[in-house]
Amino acid sequence: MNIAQVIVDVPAKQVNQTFDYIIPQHFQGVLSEGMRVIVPFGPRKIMGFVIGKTDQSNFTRLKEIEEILDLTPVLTKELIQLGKWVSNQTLSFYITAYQAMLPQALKATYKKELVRSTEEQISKELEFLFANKKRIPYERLVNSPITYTVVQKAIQNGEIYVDYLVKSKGAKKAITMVKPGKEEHQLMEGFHNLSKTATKQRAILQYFINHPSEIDQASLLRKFKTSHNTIKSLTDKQLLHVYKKEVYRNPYNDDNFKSTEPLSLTKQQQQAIKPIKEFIHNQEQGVFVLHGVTGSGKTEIYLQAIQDVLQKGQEAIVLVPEISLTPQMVKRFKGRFGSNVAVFHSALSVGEKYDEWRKIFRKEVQVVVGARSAVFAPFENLGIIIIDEEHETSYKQEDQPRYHARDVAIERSNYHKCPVVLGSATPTLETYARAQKGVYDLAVLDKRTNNKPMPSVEIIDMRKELHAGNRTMFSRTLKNKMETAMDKNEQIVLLLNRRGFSTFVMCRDCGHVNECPHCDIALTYHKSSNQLKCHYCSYEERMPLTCPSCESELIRYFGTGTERVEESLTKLIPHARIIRMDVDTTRRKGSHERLLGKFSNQEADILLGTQMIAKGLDFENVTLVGVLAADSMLHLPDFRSSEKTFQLLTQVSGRAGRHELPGEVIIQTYTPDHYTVQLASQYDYKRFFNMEMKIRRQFQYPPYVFLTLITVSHPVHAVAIKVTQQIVQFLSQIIERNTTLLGPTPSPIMRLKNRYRYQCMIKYKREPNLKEKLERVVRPFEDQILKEDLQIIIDTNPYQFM
Ligand SMILES: Nc1ncnc2c1ncn2[C@@H]1O[C@H](COP(=O)(O)OP(=O)(O)OP(=O)(O)O)[C@@H](O)[C@H]1O
Ligand SMILES: [Zn+2]
Ligand SMILES: [Zn+2]
Repeated sequence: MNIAQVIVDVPAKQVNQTFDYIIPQHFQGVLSEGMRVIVPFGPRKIMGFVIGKTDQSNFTRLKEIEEILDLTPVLTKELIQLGKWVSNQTLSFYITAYQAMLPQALKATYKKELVRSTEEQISKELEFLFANKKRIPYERLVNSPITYTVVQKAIQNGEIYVDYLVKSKGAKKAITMVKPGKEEHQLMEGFHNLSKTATKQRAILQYFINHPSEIDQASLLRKFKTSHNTIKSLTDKQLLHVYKKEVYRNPYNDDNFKSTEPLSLTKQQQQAIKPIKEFIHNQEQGVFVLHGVTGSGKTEIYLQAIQDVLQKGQEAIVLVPEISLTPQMVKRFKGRFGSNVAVFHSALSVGEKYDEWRKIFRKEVQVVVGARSAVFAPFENLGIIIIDEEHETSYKQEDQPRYHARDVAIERSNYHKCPVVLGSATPTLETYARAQKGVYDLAVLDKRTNNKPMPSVEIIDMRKELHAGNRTMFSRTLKNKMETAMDKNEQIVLLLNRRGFSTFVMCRDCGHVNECPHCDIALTYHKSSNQLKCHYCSYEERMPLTCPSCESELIRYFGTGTERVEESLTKLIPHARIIRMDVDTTRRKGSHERLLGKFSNQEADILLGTQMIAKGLDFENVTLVGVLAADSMLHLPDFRSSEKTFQLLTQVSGRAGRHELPGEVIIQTYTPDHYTVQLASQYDYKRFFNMEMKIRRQFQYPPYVFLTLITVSHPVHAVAIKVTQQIVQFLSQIIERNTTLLGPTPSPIMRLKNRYRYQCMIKYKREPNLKEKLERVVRPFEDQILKEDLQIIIDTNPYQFM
C-alpha cells in the first residue's frame, strides 16, 4: 500500500475526486487514512486529506507526498465515510464537506516565498530586494518596482525560485514553565555559591528549594517582581530549567460549576426515559421524539440518559441551538459531568474551539455540548446523540455543505447503533409526522415539573387599541400588567418579534423609501449612529435630512425596532429599568452573558429583546411575558411561517411561571383570529399540527412532498433569467411526470449584493436519481460558473426562501 488517495484543498468541480500520490519510504509506516498531508499540485503545494491507500494506480508518473501534517488521523474511518455521504447529500465538494467537520484551526493557510538559491552575485534589484536574506515573502516582490521579467530571468538562471508553504492555522497554546534543574542538595550548594548581592536570584532559588515543583514563569516573575534576566542567570548555571508546556485555553472555568446530583424523575419522565435507556443498553439504533411542554424536564432526561451512556464507557453529543447555548445551559451539563464536557460555541475564538475539539480527539472528555457543527465531534464510541429544540432552523447550515444536523445525527447513529433523541415543545411537522407514522418513537411530557399549569395567555387585538385612541405599541392591558408586576418586584420579558420587519425610512410627501443601492431591500434605521444600514450587504449611509427624491423635509422612520420600543417604553413607564437584547447590544463577546446576568440579579425589571430571548432562559422571578407584534412573520413568503410563529409563541410563553410564582402571557396582534395565534395561546400543539398538515397537503408542501430549490444569480439581469429558464427547460425533460416544477421566478429579494437572483423549485414525492439529474443540469454551465461569475445554488432541503 504505497499509494495514497488524496482529496486536495481545491474546491472546484474539476478536482472533486481523489488524486493518487506515492507514499515515500520514510512515511510508509507512519501515514494512514484520515491524516492531512502536503502534496504538490500543479506548480503549488497544497493541503489534502488522505482518505484511502492502495497498491495500484491507473495513472503513471505519480508525484510524491511532500509532508505529513498530522501524526494521528484527524478524520476517523467513520468521518471519512460520513464526509462522502454529506457531500453526496448536499451536492457539495468533498473537500468542503471534510473541512466543515473539522475546527477552523486545522484549515491550511498558504504562503508564497522567494528563495535565493545561489551565493553568487544576482542582479542589483534582486540583491536589494533580498537585503541579505535567503527567503523573503512573495508580497515583497509584488509591492516592489521590480518587473516580473527580471524575476523570470533569475528563475530561469537558477538563481532564485518560488516556494509554496502550507501551514496549519491552528496554534496550540504554550506557556513557559520553570522548575528546578537539579536535586535539592545541589540547589543548596548553588545557593551558597551565589553572590550576596544577587538578592533576587537568591530569593528565587530559595523558593524552589522550598517548593521543588514547576510553576509558570509569568507568575514567578510577578511573585518576585523581577525580570527574565534573573531567571536566565539561574538557568545558565543549570540550577533552573525553563521549558514550554502546552495548555488548553479554558473559556469555561470548570471550578465555577456547582456539582449537581440526578433528580428523582417524575412518573412521566420515567416513562419517557425508559425506552431510551433500553436502546442505550442494547446498543440499538432508533430515533425518539421527546415532545415535552416548556419546563417539563426534558433536560433532566438528557442528563440521566447521558449518565447511562458514560457508565457504559461510551460518549454523548448534545446539540443545542446557538442562541440557547447560554452559561445557564453549560452550567447544567458541567454541573452534572464536570470537566468531562467539551463545549462548542461560535463565540469561542478559533484557538479555543481547537482546544475543545482536541479534548474530544484525545479522548479526554466523553460529552460535547454544542451548536450545529458539534454533530461532527470525532468520538469513536457514541452512545447517544441528543438534539434539543429540534425544530430550530439553525440546525440547517445555509452555506456549503448545506447539511441538516438532524440528518447527520441519524446517519451517525446508524453507524454507532445508538439512539437519537429529538426534544422539543413544538417539533417540526416533518418530525412529528414521522413519529405519528411510527418511523420515530414518541415520548410525551405534557406537565410541568413544578406541577403548575402553563401560564394563562391573553390575546389582545391591537386594532381595537387603535380605535380606542391608543397609538402606542403597548396595549392598555399590557401596560397595567407590567406596572402591577413591577409593584410586586416581579420581572417581565418582552419579545419583539422582529423578523420580517424593521425600522425603515419613508418620505411622507412622496412615499419614497430609502433602499440599499445593491439589494432590493429597504435600509434599516439605526438610531444610535443615526445611520441607515443594509442588513444583507452591510452597506451604510447617514440618515438624510431631506428626501432624496422630492427634497421634502418630512422624511421619517417607521416600523418598530427594539431601540424604538425601548424609547417608547421609557416614556410609558419612566421608572422601569430595561435591558435591551438584540444584535446591536450583544455583538461584543461576553455581552450576552453579562446582560442575562444582570437580569438574573434583578438589576432590571424588563428584559426586552428579539428572538434571542425566547429560548431556554429560566428566571425564577419572571411572571409576565409580553409579545409585541406576534403576527409580524405570519405573512412572509415562506410556507413555514405559521409553524415558526407557533414555535416562537410557545417558546416565549414558556419563560413565565417556571418556578413558584404563577405566570401570565400577553400576546398583542393584528390578526387575533388566526389559527396559529389562537392555538398557540391554548398550547394546543396537536390541533395546530393537524390544521397545518391539512394546509401543507392542500398546497403540496413538506412533509407531503420533498423540495429542492435552485437559485441562480448573476450581475447581469438577463443572464440570470436566461440561465434559470434553460435549467427549467432541461429539468422538465428529465423529471418524473408527477413532479412539479415551479419557476423561473424572481427570488423574493431579487437583487442582493448587486446580483440578480432567480429561482426554480422542484416539488416531488419520488424522484429517483435526483442528485445525478441535478448535476447533469448544472454541467453545461460549469464554464460560465468558473469564468463569468455565474452562481447556481442547489439546496435539496431548503429552509430559506428569500
Ligand atoms: N424530576 C424532577 N424533579 C424536580 N425538578 C425537576 C425534575 N426534572 C426537572 N426539574 C426541574 O424543572 C425545571 C424545568 O426543567 P427543564 O429545564 O429540564 O425543562 P425543559 O423541558 O428542558 O424546559 P424548556 O424546554 O422550557 O427549556 C428545571 O428547573 C429542572 O431543574
Ligand atoms: Zn419625498
Ligand atoms: Zn445591501
